[in-house]
Amino acid sequence: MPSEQHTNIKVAVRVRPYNVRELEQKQRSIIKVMDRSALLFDPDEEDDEFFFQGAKQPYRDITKRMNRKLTMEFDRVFDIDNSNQDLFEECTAPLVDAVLNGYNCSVFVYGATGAGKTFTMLGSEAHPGLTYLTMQDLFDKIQAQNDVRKFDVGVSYLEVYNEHVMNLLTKSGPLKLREDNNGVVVSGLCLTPIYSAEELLKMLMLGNSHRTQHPTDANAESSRSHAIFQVHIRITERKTDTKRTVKLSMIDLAGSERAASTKGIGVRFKEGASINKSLLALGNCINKLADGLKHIPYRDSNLTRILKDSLGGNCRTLMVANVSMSSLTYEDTYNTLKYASRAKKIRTTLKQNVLKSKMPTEFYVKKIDEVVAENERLKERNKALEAKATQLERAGNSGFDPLELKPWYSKIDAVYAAARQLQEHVLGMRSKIKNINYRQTLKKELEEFRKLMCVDQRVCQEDFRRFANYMSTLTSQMEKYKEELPSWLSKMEIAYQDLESLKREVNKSKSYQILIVYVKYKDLELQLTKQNIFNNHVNAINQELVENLDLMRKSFRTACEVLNQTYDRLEDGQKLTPEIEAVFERLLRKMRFADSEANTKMAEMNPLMVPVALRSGKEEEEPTCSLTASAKKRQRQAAQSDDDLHLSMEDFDSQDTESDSEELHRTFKRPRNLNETQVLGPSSSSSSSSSARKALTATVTKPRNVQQRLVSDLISDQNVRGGNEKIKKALLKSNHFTAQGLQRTLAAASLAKENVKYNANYVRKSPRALMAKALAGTSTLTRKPLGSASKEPPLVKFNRAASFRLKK
Ligand SMILES: Nc1ncnc2c1ncn2[C@@H]1O[C@H](COP(=O)(O)OP(=O)(O)OP(=O)(O)O)[C@@H](O)[C@H]1O
Repeated sequence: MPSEQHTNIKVAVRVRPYNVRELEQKQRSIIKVMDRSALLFDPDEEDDEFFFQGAKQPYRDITKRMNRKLTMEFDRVFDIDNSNQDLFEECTAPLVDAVLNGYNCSVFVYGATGAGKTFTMLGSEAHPGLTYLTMQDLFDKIQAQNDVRKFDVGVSYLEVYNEHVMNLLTKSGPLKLREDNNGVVVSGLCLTPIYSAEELLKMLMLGNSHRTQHPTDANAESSRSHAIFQVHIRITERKTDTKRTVKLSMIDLAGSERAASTKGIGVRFKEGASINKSLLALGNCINKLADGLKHIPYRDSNLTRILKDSLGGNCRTLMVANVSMSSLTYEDTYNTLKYASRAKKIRTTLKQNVLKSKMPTEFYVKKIDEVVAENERLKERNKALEAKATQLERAGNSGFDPLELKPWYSKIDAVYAAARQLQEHVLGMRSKIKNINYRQTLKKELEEFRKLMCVDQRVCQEDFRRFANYMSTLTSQMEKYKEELPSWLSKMEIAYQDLESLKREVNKSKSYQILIVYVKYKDLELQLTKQNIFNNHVNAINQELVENLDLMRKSFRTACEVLNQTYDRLEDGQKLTPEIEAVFERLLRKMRFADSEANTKMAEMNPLMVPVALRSGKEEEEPTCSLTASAKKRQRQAAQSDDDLHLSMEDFDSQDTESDSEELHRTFKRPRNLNETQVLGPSSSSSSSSSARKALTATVTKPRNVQQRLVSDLISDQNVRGGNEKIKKALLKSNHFTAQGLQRTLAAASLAKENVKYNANYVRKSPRALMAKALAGTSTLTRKPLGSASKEPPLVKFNRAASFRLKK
């Protein structure tokens, strides 16, 4: 279905120069062309100085001059110096293209007699008019398209004179008008085929010679009829054999002058009246069309019937309003411009003429399918281009398209989230296994210490039974975790492989520069999660240690009380020998050392670290000679077992599968030790956390040594020889000593004491005072009375050194 377009009639005004008569009458100019589309009708005289033969004319016709000063706008205004060629190029050349594209076109010239209508439409040999120029262009274009299209051109040249329609080419008529589906048709009109513009020129001359002309006052060769030249073109597409017919009409109207200006009488008056009647009908039609009315009285005259298509039908129409600039035609010019202004408002409906063809329907079905497919393809392409344009617009400053990056971010997030979840689970399980293991070790230590202190066998057995139950519960818990761990490890392995392949994909992507930064950020996030789990683990171990040491401290306090009482009793019973005193002295010296060491460490260490009141002295001070070989072995084994509990990050995440750890390091390209991964935290934390861990490690591994030293310090050969069989038995029962080892230890302790005695700088202090200080956990010489029933006894200042020396 051909699409419809609505368009206004194009109106151009052409101003002709003065003719001789007007010059002789020294008429002034009533038109001033302002620019290409505007003119001023009846301007002020000052604006419109009139010169004749170089002299300004003072003439003033006050009767005709009303100084309307009307500015009027048209599609185009041609001034006196514009030629027919100018009009053709700007006004009718585009119509030729429209005709060849299947649109009907129409050009008509309107104006008073002598205004230049015939000059514009037909012209002369020297100045060919629009008809000739247009037809010449048409034939040129037909020639150019001859390969793809075939054109059959036929023309008719009619005149409407006194309401009679005559064929100017055959001088026959009058012809009748009738209307059918194609519009108004002139009955009996035969088209004359032509093949060139020159042929047409001859034909026009022939037709003009048949045209009714009579001289008038206004024009010596005044055309007294309306001349209608029509070109019918049948266009045949050579490829598809489709045909369509179009029509180009060029109408030279008779003068629209008033009877007064032509001064006609008799036949001429009747002729003039007839012209006026048809032009009046034309005027009516133009008015009603301009007002947008539905009923247009085309039938009022033959002229309007013939122009029906050009005015209100399927036609692209151009109206050229010819006017003289002379004030002699003041009223006619005014009327012409008024009509032209009205005509400008008329809208016509344009429809491409339908193709007619003998081609089979299948051909068109195929064609339509092709066109529809092409249309779809173009739509898709358009969509893609639009999307690309939006994308480029969005990319703007950053150079990366957020829409393209979004799916990447989601993918990276998902893969890292899965890896993090598995990592948390696996490391959490390892932490629990280590915690249980550590708790068991501590409980065993405590149990051994408790056994040493135990006097009532029945209570001892009951305690041991509870201890054994507890230990077996812990063992089964740990076994359960150990069983589950391998399957979780393999899952984590897969998650890390996914991470690796994701990184390869990222490297190949267009936006890898920005994505790599995001992946690195995610790596750090993963490391941070690991560090957090490790921190939690260390805290849990620390908690375990603090609880255990609290128990130890209580036990130690009780042991000290017993020793204190023993010392008192020995002293009271005059059984205090220098050897026994040496043992106490030695014990207290160690406490003193531990006290100062602990204070220093406490100052350095993290507040979370356990108090080191019970920490041993330097290794050299160990009474190694007091231990038997087997005791040393046991101690070594114990130390070995403690080492398993060392809390380094590497052990933390690599204990179970070394290869797994290697793989993780390679995958993440991360430092093997998380202490080195400090990107997100302050750089100093690395060393501090390292030292804190070392301190903690030491703290965790030393309690057994403390106990051993404590036990050995309680011993002296005097104690043993002096009949303190109960202590000796207890020590042997502790499994830390063999009988022979105990003897050696005693000998070594005795020797050490002797050495101390001969130290010139040595200031003796009461062992009880030092012990009291150790128990109170302060550096001043204050003590809580030992053996007191009260838990928090009042502090008493006590100079045990002085008292000791007095006693001695
Ligand atoms: N633009 C122009 N430049 C020069 N001469 C012109 C121009 N227009 C018209 N003329 C001359 O004016 C005279 C009258 O012109 P023309 O015959 O075209 O008028 P007309 O409007 O057709 O009159 P009628 O309606 O009586 O036929 C002619 O001699 C013509 O050569």
